[in-house]
Amino acid sequence: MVTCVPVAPTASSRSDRPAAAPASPAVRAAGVHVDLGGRPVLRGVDLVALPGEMTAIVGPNGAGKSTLLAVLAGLLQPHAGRVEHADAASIAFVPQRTALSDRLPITVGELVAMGRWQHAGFWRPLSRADRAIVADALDTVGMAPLHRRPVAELSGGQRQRALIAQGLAQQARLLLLDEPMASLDASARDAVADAISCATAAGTAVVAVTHDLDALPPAGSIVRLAPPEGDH
Ligand SMILES: Nc1ncnc2c1ncn2[C@@H]1O[C@H](COP(=O)(O)OP(=O)(O)OP(=O)(O)O)[C@@H](O)[C@H]1O
Repeated sequence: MVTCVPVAPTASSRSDRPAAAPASPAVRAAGVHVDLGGRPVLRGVDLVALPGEMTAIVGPNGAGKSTLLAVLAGLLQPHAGRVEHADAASIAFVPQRTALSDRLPITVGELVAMGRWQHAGFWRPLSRADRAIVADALDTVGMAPLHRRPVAELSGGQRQRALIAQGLAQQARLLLLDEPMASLDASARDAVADAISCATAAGTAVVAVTHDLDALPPAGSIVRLAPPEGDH
């Protein structure tokens, strides 16, 4: 049984729109260039992520997928090109699980609750509504039974699911996922695929980096990045 997290503050306003009104992109990137370590990584990349759709970013190792996600998150400024957000304050960025420190002295529930900080205020007690959103997010990825477990004691797949739950709990208009299916077993993959479907159904624009398009719900659009120079 899938519990859909009620994501996206845009959901109700979307239904009020005239049917013909085109959805404006949650993020639009045009002609993005990024150099790292003196080498060109992204060369003229375009991407449009619409509310209610999943956009997939694919390409071989080193093609610049995570770099593009960091640009869309506003964590990295492109050297050329434009990135425009509908709401730069409503972006949830879910990195790969390896970004989670082993020394973080918090539980899974606390990690996911951090996803509500922007709404509740740093270190303030969460409201009942915020706690319900956190519980829903934990439930959606099947991590509710582990909510008291220290993050440092999680397996790789459990870490990935906890980070995804934190991203869902933010209820952002734009949800950025870096290889969300990495390290997940079949049932966890199904749960995460359902969570992505729930998010898009609620009007969220999801952008996911992946090596495995088949494991994800159908993408509304696919951005294919070329192999890095010298790897052709
Ligand atoms: N901080 C950095 N300094 C220099 N080069 C970097 C830096 N970060 C990434 N790169 C290089 O940029 C290129 C793109 O890296 P990126 O992590 O975006 O690729 P990716 O497509 O996500 O790869 P993978 O599929 O292996 O995760 C790689 O060649 C990488 O070595």
